[in-house]
Amino acid sequence: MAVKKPGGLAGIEAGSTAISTVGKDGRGLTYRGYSIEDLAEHGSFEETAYLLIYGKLPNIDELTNYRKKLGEASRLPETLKRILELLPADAHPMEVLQVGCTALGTMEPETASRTTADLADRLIALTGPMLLHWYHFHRGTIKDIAAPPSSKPEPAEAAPIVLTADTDEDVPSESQLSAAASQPSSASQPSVNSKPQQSDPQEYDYNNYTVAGHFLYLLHGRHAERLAIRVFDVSLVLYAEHEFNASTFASRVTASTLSNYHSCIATGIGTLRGNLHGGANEAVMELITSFETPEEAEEGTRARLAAKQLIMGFGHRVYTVSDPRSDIIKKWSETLSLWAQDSQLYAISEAIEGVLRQEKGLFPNLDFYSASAYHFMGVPTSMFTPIFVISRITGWTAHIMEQRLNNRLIRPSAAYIGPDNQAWADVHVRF
Ligand SMILES: CC(=O)SCCNC(=O)CCNC(=O)[C@H](O)C(C)(C)COP(=O)(O)OP(=O)(O)OC[C@H]1O[C@@H](n2cnc3c(N)ncnc32)[C@H](O)[C@@H]1OP(=O)(O)O
Ligand SMILES: O=C([O-])CC(=O)C(=O)O
Repeated sequence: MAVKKPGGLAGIEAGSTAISTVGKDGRGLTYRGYSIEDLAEHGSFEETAYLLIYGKLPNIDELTNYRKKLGEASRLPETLKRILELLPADAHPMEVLQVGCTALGTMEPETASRTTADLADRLIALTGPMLLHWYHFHRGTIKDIAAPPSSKPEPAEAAPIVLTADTDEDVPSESQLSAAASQPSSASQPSVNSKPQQSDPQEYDYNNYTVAGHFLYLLHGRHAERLAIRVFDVSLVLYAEHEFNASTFASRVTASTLSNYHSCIATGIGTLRGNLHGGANEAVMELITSFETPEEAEEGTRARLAAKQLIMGFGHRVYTVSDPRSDIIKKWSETLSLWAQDSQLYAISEAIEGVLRQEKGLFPNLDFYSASAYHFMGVPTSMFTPIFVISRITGWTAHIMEQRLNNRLIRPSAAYIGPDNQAWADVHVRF
């Protein structure tokens, strides 16, 4: 087992929270007392978001109304579209989200009549549309996908498993998956960074709105397969909240100065972007696609470790035994790899995991298998960390609210290690 170094506030209790527990017994995770396993298996992202923001699981009426509220909130204001269109095509997607979030704050600021929960719901619903509007605008693909089509759309091309965006059906069985895996591939199969088709979009069915289904619909210009929606939804549940991680802590620091809601979230986005935190899921994708075979991956990983390089998607500040979210997303990544008829990527990922366990006693964190899962759904790599944002807005919001309820400015002390007793020198005589 790797030894933890001092510094970085490691092991310091920097406050208290009633929102989640991380790493009890080295491995567990709960949101408001509910295990991550239950939430990911039985719940949905909307239920998780409601739990975090409103403090309880919604009943059926509350959930229906909540989905309706999010669906209605998911239409981009025209001014925001114009602002996003002005951003460069090669801007970093996380900066696009920071700008979008801050711009929204100027148009719909926090007021007494707009609660923090309202602002959060609006942002959860709009983050995907903001990103995808900017993305499609610059690629010249699917001009304004959220607008109703002018004529009746053609039915979508058949997928290996034809699934609808209905929310009540079960995901495909293992036998369906094996059958699908033996079929020849079709044009609608997931392929990373494939150019979205220039097509007359289907009208989105807002009666069945889910954050996951809406994102994939806006990305691909058609309703996604049920399996993809399910796994995307699970990933949002897993990414939603994680106690005093760096981006949440940064948001709480901003909240503690009595700053406004959108500034707290923009702080979180900026902090999440780095490769040691949320940015790791994109770095993982670069790593696993740099290898052609599992054998090459094993050899290459050993070489990187020998060169003292970090392997992205491994290790964790708090978990010491395992990251429970990784076990969940790993299973889904394996299922998706069958569905996408992947012959190498999942095996390459497992080969890397084997080396890290053997050589360093390190386990994968949530970011490692999330990368291949998103890839199999046809999500471009540059959107992996922005998707993390959509989900983590819920956790950030819960913490901003908690901080505000019992606020004291967060301002620690530092041990001074610089020089003392410096003699003043005039500007003209300084070296
Ligand atoms: C959703 C999330 O944000 S999860 C985190 C995503 N980030 C990553 O996956 C980036 C890769 N991982 C890391 O850099 C680290 O494990 C972190 C940042 C997650 C945690 O950092 P820390 O708690 O400071 O771990 P720390 O640096 O003390 O690690 C202890 C030892 O394990 C090694 N180690 C930790 N993670 C890794 C890794 N991913 N690859 C190789 N070695 C590693 C360290 O180099 C260190 O060894 P050393 O003492 O010989 O220098
Ligand atoms: O807790 C952390 O340090 C990082 C993490 O896993 C998360 O934010 O989900």
